[in-house]
Amino acid sequence: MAFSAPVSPSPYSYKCNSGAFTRDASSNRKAKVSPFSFLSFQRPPIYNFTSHVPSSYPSADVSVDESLERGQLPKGHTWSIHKFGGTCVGNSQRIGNVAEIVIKDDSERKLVVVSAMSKVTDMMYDLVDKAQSRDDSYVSALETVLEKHKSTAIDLLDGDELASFLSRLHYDINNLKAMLRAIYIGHGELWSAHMLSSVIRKSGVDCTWMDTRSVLIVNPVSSTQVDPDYLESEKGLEKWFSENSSKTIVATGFIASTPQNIPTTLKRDGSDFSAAIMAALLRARQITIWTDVDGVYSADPRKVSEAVILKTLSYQEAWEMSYFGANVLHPRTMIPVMQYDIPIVIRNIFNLSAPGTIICRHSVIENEDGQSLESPVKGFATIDNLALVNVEGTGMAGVPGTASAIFGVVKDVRANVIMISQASSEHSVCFAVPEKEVKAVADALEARFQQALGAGRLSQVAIIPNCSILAAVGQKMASTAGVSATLFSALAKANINVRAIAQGCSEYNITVVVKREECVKALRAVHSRFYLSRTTIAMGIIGPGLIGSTLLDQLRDQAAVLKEKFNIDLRVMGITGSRTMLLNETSIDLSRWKEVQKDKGEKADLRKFVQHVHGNHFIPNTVLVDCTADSEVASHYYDWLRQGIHVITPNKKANSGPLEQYLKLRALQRQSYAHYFYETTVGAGLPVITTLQSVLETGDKILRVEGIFSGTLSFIFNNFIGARAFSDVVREAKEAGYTEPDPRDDLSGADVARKVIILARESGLKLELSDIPVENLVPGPLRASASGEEFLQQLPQFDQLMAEKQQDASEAGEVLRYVGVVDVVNQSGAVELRWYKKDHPFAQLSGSDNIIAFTTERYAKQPLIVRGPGAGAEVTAGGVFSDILRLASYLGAPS
Ligand SMILES: NC(=O)C1=CN([C@@H]2O[C@H](COP(=O)(O)OP(=O)(O)OC[C@H]3O[C@@H](n4cnc5c(N)ncnc54)[C@H](O)[C@@H]3O)[C@@H](O)[C@H]2O)C=CC1
Ligand SMILES: N[C@@H](CC=O)C(=O)O
Ligand code: NA
Repeated sequence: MAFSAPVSPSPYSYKCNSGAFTRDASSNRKAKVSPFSFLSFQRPPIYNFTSHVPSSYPSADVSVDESLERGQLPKGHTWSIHKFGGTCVGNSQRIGNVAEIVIKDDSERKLVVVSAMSKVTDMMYDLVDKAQSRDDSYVSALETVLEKHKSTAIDLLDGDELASFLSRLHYDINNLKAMLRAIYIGHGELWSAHMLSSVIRKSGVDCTWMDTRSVLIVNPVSSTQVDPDYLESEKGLEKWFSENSSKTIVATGFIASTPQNIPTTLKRDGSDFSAAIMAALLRARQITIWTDVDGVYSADPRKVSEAVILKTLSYQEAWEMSYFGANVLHPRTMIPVMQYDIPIVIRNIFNLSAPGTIICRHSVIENEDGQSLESPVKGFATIDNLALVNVEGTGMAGVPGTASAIFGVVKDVRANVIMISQASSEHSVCFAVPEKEVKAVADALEARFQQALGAGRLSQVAIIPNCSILAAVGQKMASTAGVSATLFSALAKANINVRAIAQGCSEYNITVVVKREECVKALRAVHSRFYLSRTTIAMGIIGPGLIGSTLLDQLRDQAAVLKEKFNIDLRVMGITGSRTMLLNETSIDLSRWKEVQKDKGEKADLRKFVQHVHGNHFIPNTVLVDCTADSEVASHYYDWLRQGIHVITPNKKANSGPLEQYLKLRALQRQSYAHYFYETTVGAGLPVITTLQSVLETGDKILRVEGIFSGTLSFIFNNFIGARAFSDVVREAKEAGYTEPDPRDDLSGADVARKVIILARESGLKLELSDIPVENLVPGPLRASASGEEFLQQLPQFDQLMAEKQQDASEAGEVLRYVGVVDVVNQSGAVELRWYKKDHPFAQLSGSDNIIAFTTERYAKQPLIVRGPGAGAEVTAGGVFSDILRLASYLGAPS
């Protein structure tokens, strides 16, 4: 399988430190398909930059050849360093990919740090464990290690390269058998470095592998840490370069030697550290850490599904994030490269189209106008399983040494203080420690301050268990006003109680302590506050019938454009019919909601549905879109608006229902900041309601509204001509999607009467539906038919009756039209079948056209006319969609 993974051109420019820092345009070149790779890819983007290099390191200005001539290290910007972890070299295909990446990096000099193939280090540890515990299965386990490398090599190599590698492998394995206790150090790295260099060499590139035990010198400082000896390592490198001239080098990660020449490892994060030390020693221009994620996330994506990949991080931000457990480089790894301002790029070897995260000294992403495109808060991280200790008492104020005494005790019990907070009143000192250490801390504090507690100078040493820390990290927080206000208001909105707060004056982070069980909720709340657009709207669609499902299709097709162009982020969190509903925590995939509903749909429950759509505290706005024709659903609008939920609907039931309820609903709408839009209840997508409202709002007075308000009846009378049977035309209207769910609602005039009432009330009349006289076109005997379908089946019996009415009008040179009238002057309304001359505008319609004439004080001589298709799935759903966008623009979306 081959696919190409283009590196998408970035609309941003990167700035690193004082110099311009832009993506090399050549990185967008198309790559050739490799014979041994399942991927075709481009070489990794190389970031050109001008960085601040301390003047005491002149080597960056010395040309490589010059320095070689002088027998020095070939340092400088010609070097590009790569590091590939165990998963990157996990099998022959992947080693092939890695080789391709190295080959395609057109830097003059390249140094590649590799880890052992994935699982090999664990296998080696396991061998040692087995051997130590006298379990002789280590012999077969060693065979597995041998086989893994052998088969990989056979896949990748041939001829002399293969023979040479296998001979080395067998030699090593034989040695290992004899000295199993010592072997775990680094053989995996030696083998993968050897193999990869051979693979690269196979393509004609001069490549040598480096056993870093002969180069990197480190001093052990603890069982988990070593300090590189840069001077000695530089000498080691110089010696190595005096013996090797290759410009492409594959170096073993993780392993090094002590000054006494004893092989050792770089402990945790070893290979990253190897790459960083090499980058510093060589003053490389960039280091790429290849891994299996797209970069550094703004929050743990397992907890926050909205988490995004950060484009840039400063070294300090990366430090802070990693302190709080984010999957970034270990701070120790960054120290060597920070010294020389070498950018670190974190990239996904399995997704070459992702540009990754760049970590450098001071990074900002700006648009063309120089405005920052990033949130002042870059990321959020949490630490669980903590307890707060609060030492409190009036006797602490102004007594020097109290804090020192407290933390002296904490140190004595070797507890790890994660954060400290002390109010300036000095009445209390509060700090967080790991839950498992808190008992020892509390006991020791009580013992130490027994006297002060007894004398009442200290009132208590209190423990608050089950806490978590939530930290917001970002360099720009310091210079941006209102960041903490925003953070705390997001927490307040999500009803999270903050137990303690700490903010270092560097302001790289703001730390809050919350209850452990609320931590994920808190994390999501703050993340969405900083990362979601203000016009992110959680939507619940009720009634996915003809209009509802057409709306869902339109949303599916348009959502990306809206997000991209207008920053409007519409998320359908739930869809409910009358029997089943589908809910999703983030948003439903609208390209397959029907299948998913079949599989994962649950029993419909409107209360639960609304709670789900509105109940997540992370999306700032909620709208319920009622696409049913159900009065029961409409009866909930009042409650929804009261909860701050916006309501949009084509359902006429609320606005044409009992007057009292209608007035209550509209009064609430005016008082609240929740919006209620219903443009499609009259004339579908035609701007009927908004036209009437703007006429009134601008001070005009409505005198009369008259028109053809039924798409169905318009269609029927436009097409009920010649010898056509009335019942056939009615069925056609139903099939075209013009009718109500039960077509008798159209033929009875009920639908038109509802529209007349809606417009009458909108014009200020206080009328009930029963005040409107209606001419019912449903033949008497069919009014009691059990269903709309049964009615349609029986309708042909009455074709003759309708044909006669039609003929009467036709003989008089006129046509039949079903019209509605709102007479504002006389405070009345009517719905009736009328005859019109063939040249009357009402006789000129076609299809499902509606025509609505507004006579007002300003439009007194000639009415204002709105005309066009007034029913049908696309136009109606489009009208509902347009109400949704109106809502977004009321909420602040750009226009
Ligand atoms: N068809 C058109 O041209 C226009 C329709 N409308 C209005 O749009 C609304 C929908 O019409 P259609 O899509 O044509 O009808 P439809 O019958 O195709 O769809 C209605 C859907 O609502 C569901 N439903 C009914 N009661 C429900 C409940 N309590 N909870 C959840 N779901 C429920 C039904 O199962 C059905 O899927 C109606 O109010 C209609 O008056 C408005 C303007 C034009
Ligand atoms: N059934 C209605 C649909 C629009 O409200 C009509 O025919 O006009
Ligand atoms: Na309309």
